[in-house]
Amino acid sequence: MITFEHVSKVYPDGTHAVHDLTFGAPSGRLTVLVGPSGCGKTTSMRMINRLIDPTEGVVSLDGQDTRSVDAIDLRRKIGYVIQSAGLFPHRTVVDNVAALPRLLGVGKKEARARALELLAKVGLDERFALRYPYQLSGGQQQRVGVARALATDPPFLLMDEPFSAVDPVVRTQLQDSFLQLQRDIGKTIVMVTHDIDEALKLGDQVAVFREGGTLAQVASPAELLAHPADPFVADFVGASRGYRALGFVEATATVQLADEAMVRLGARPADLGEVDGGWCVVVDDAEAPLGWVDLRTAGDVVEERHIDFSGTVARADGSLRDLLDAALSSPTGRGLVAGPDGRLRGSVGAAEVLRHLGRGREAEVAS
Ligand SMILES: Nc1ncnc2c1ncn2[C@@H]1O[C@H](COP(=O)(O)OP(=O)(O)OP(=O)(O)O)[C@@H](O)[C@H]1O
Repeated sequence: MITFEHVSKVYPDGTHAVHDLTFGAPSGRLTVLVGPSGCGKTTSMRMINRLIDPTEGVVSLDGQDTRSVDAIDLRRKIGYVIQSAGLFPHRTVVDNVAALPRLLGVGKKEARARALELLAKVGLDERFALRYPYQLSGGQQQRVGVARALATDPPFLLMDEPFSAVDPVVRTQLQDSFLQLQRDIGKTIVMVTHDIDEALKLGDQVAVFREGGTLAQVASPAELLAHPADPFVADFVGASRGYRALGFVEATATVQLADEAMVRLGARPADLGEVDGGWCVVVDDAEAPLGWVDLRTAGDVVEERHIDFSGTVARADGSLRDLLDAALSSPTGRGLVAGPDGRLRGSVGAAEVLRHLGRGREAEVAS
C-alpha cells in the first residue's frame, strides 16, 4: 500500500502544486491519478519515489515513511515507466531490459534470459530483442519500457502517461495487454494520465485531482460514474457517464438470449426455408458469428460479399455496455452474443438490455 498523509508540495518559486493530499493506493491494485493539466498529478507521483520531496506530510510504502529509507534503495523497489519509454538509445532492446539487474550484480546470461521472458510477457516478439530502440515503433518502445521497469521485479510501479505518445489504436492494444499483464503480476501501481477514459478503463481506483493540487474524489470507476462527488467531477467524467457506467455492469446469465438461425458461407438460401425477417447469422466452421446476411437479397449462394459486418459481437461474460453496443450496431437491432469459446449463443435486443438494467436498479434499491 502506498499512503499519502496530508502531503503538500510548494515549489521554491511559491507554486502550490499539491495541497493536503491524503489517500491510499491499495496493494496489488492499479490506482490512476487523473485531472486537468497542471493539477499536481506528476508531482504527487514523483513524491512516491522521492524524485520530489514533499514540503509537508508523509508518503509511506507498506507503512514505512519513505524519508526513512535511502532514496536509491527506495527506487529499487519502485519500477518507473515514463511517457516516451526513455530507453537507452545505444543499447539493444534486451540489454535495455537487462541493464538494471546487471547493475545490481545479476550475471549477464541470467539477466538476458529474464529480459527475454519479460519481453514475451509484455507481448514483444523475440525477434525484436536485438534491435535498437530507434528500430521500433512507439508502441513497441513503450512495451520495452514496461519490461524494463519490471526487470528487478519491484513490488511497486509508477507510470507517467505511459500510453499517451502513441496513436489511439496502438494505445488501446497497449492498455489491453497491460491489463492482462497486471492480472498476472498484481503489482501496486500508481499511474498518471489526463485521459479520463483511460483512467476508467484501467483503474481499480481513480483519484480525480482539481487545479490547485487538491483531491476532488477517490473512488472505483463505477462509483465515480454513478456518484460523482461534485459538479467538477461530474463534468470531468463526462456527459456520457450514464452510458459508460454500463461498462461496469456485468451481463449476468439472467439476460434472456433469443435463438438465431445460422448459415455458413456457401449455403443456399433456397434450402433454408422461412427465416424471421429474412436476416440470418453467418457463422464460421466453429460456429463463431461473422455477421448478418439478408437472405432475401443474398442471391443463390451466401458469399462473403453478402455479409453485413456492422454489428459488434458481445461476449456472454462481458458488460451490459457490450450487449447494448451489439444491439445498437446490429443491422437487425438484435445484438449477437458469443460464449467465451467464440460460438454464437444467441441475440439480445436493446430493450431487453435496458430492462435488465432497470431490474438491477430495483434490486439494488430493494436490498
Ligand atoms: N520544478 C517546478 N518548479 C515550479 N513549479 C513547478 C515545477 N514543476 C511543476 N510545477 C508546477 O506545479 C504544478 C503541478 O505540476 P504537475 O507537473 O505536477 O502537474 P500535472 O497534473 O502532472 O500536469 P500535466 O498533466 O500537464 O503533466 C503546475 O502548476 C506546474 O507548473
